[in-house]
Amino acid sequence: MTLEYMTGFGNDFETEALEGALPRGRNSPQRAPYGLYAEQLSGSPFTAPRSANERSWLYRIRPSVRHMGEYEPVEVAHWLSAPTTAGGGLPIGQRRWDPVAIPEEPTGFVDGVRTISTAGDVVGQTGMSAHLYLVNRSSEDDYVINADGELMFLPQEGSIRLVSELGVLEVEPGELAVIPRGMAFRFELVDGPVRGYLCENYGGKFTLPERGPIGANCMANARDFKYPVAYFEDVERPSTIHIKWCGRHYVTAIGHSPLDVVAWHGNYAPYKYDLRDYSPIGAILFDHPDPSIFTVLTSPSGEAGTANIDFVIFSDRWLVGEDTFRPPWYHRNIMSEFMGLIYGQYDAKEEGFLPGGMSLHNMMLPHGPDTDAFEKASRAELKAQKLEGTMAFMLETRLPQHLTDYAAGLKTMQKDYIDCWKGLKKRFDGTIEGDWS
Ligand SMILES: O=C(O)Cc1cc(O)ccc1O
Ligand SMILES: [Fe+2]
Repeated sequence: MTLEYMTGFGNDFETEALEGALPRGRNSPQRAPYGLYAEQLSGSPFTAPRSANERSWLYRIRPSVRHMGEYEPVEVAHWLSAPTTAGGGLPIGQRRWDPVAIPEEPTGFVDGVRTISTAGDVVGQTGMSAHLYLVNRSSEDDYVINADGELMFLPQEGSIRLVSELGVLEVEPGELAVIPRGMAFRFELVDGPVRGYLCENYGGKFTLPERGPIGANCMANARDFKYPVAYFEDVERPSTIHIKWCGRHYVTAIGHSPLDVVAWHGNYAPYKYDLRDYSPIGAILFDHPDPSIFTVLTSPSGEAGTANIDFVIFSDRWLVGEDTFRPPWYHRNIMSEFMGLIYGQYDAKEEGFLPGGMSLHNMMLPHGPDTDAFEKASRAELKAQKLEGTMAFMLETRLPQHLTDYAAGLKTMQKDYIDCWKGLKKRFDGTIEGDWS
């Protein structure tokens, strides 16, 4: 499918799938064109400051009160919400997993979501959860609305198509897509089974980070974010809408597709971004900066500089530091770090952290390069070196992340993960050079 997109992060867009469907000069004419219903979707309180105010006006075949019947509660085995503190009874610890296989049995989107960790409280609208999605069939007449937060999709294997109320996004490994809180969508496979990471953000909406002294350019540039044009279906078939609301799942049955928005305008909309468009900033003489220099999007918590979530990537870049240990330093962090690898190798862990795998370095638990990475980087000739063909990411939250029973019980959890640091031996021998034998 060749899709058309509009560009610019957070812009105020207007788009119509039929000429003249968008009312001019007003939001609510007495009768909207084509007999459409006008409806506002508010992603922020009406009174939010202008910089944070988000809403869109939708012109649709039926108002969304016609896209629902009674809501029936349903059980969903693996899509959980914060707080999940049982964690399979596992004690605290640094954790890493190999990739989880995509199931053989037919698995659609909702059943394919596997919650790995949760942070904060879904009802209090703080924190996040980190999920995998493992899906082998497209949804046909089944739609999803997540009232609990926006959803950031990070395909790792296979491309997906998100057909939403406001239009269609196709997303491949190396790209991200965000579906706003409360927006209906259908999840489709483009070509075969898919695996990906999914961040559910209960808190402040993802936005571009401040750049401070970096100035107006580099990092994620607003013009590279892509928004869909209006797309609608006039389809009358038995359909279901699955809604997740305050951590509970419900289903409602309707007789038509809810994707019936013929025209829309506003700034509350889904978007996608190619992570390879990110222009990394780094140290060009010495030292390893904090990874916040690689922040693509941030979910603010209300406290300055203290993110509900920072979404950070480690993508292709040059390392040029002189007299510098170039990989990440050993550290402990008040923020909790969930990491995934979309492709390639991560420089702090060249072995053992696989594409499709994940790791969790929780609040104040020490971590850093494994023994091999430390040995190599401590002895490497420091010529300019390009890290190529790599895309790791981190979801860093101010709140501790709790594992689910599912994550704790995964066969792919590496029981010996902490042994990756076992070989880091004592080099202190009282001499200023230390023992590098
Ligand atoms: O722990 C990690 O691998 C992520 C990370 C990378 C880095 O360059 C600096 C700090 C940090 O937490
Ligand atoms: Fe870290």
